Amino acid sequence: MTHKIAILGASGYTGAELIRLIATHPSMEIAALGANAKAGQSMATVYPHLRHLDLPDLVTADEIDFGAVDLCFCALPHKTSQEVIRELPRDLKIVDLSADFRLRDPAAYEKWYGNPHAAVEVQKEAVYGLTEFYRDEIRGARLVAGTGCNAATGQYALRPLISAGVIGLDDIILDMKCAVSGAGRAMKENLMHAELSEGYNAYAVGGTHRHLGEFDQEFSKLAGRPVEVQFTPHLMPVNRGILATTYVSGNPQEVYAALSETYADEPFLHVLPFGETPSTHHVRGSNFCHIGVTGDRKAGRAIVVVVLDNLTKGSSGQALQNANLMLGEEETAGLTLVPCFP
Ligand SMILES: NC(=O)C1=CN([C@@H]2O[C@H](COP(=O)(O)OP(=O)(O)OC[C@H]3O[C@@H](n4cnc5c(N)ncnc54)[C@H](OP(=O)(O)O)[C@@H]3O)[C@@H](O)[C@H]2O)C=CC1
Ligand SMILES: CC(=O)N[C@@H](CCC(=O)OP(=O)(O)O)C(=O)O
Repeated sequence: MTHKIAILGASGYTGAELIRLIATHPSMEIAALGANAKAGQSMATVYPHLRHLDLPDLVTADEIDFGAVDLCFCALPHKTSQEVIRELPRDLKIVDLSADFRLRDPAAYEKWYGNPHAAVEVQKEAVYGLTEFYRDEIRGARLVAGTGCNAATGQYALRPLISAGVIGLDDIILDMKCAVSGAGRAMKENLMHAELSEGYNAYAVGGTHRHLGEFDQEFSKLAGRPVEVQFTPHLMPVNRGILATTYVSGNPQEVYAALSETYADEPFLHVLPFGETPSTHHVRGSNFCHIGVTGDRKAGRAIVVVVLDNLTKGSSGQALQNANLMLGEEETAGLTLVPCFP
């Protein structure tokens, strides 16, 4: 059976990445591509690297017949996404890539995003989209909320350690380096080549990044008590990739055992031999996530380094993995691309 797919926000980076992945999917066909300012244009005009694919032109959402669609990916800016999804048919399967449906508590959403949620009833249906930890709920979900790309990276390092009780919960440090494509395609001054290249800066310093809402929600739920990690993201002058260096108190061998046991059967999560550290080069353009564990010269401290591609495992690859589950397909379909190296 071939599933008809719509992508809203197809002219953005994650939208284009979804098209790249779906192009090799054995049972998905792109029925409609939505955009805003670029509606009316062809995908070949907006993204010449997709020129060889036979794709519909970009249209506005109100031109799409959602009755003829089996699943819709929403790759829209947060806030816009909730306003759009609110108006879509209530029986349409949706994978949302934005931040709008990740936080279960409307007050937490307002705290981190600065505005009241405009679709609280729809939010109640949403399942958090970190595939490896919510598989069963995702299979039966109508609406799945894709995670933040930084939020996914940090959780792959820490969830097994919190669950296994092998680390201290009050001194976790998450130091994250994020590629510029994480900010999307819209032009911003600090993302211009002259201001970005050859430089490196921290942002959202002092515990202000909105992905802390996701960390708080998920880690506190796992631990059964409030957990607040220290998290600082840094903007890397590279196109794709996230690297998180996580500092925890605990026995490094126990940390290693918890991670390697939890992920032993996961198709996309690979724990490296103890002491090896991963590189963003080794996962680029793929749905893989590599995890390295080492001890520190300070006794009782461990370091966990995680890499993934923000546009693949951090957003569109995760979204496709979840869509496969929702549609009853093989979870890995369309996702077995080998990383692009060097
Ligand atoms: N980039 C990343 O690594 C990650 C992104 N995300 C999230 O995924 C979502 C998409 O991100 P990304 O692809 O990077 O963003 P982009 O800025 O690259 O793309 C945004 C898309 O949304 C469309 N759009 C903007 N405003 C409207 C509107 N008012 N109505 C309809 N469509 C609109 C744009 O259309 P047009 O160009 O035609 O105006 C474009 O297609 C965001 O919520 C982002 O936070 C999540 C994880 C990682
Ligand atoms: C480099 C950069 O700006 N990265 C983005 C993360 C992208 C992401 O995951 O965004 P959403 O949570 O909005 O979906 C950031 O840190 O805000």
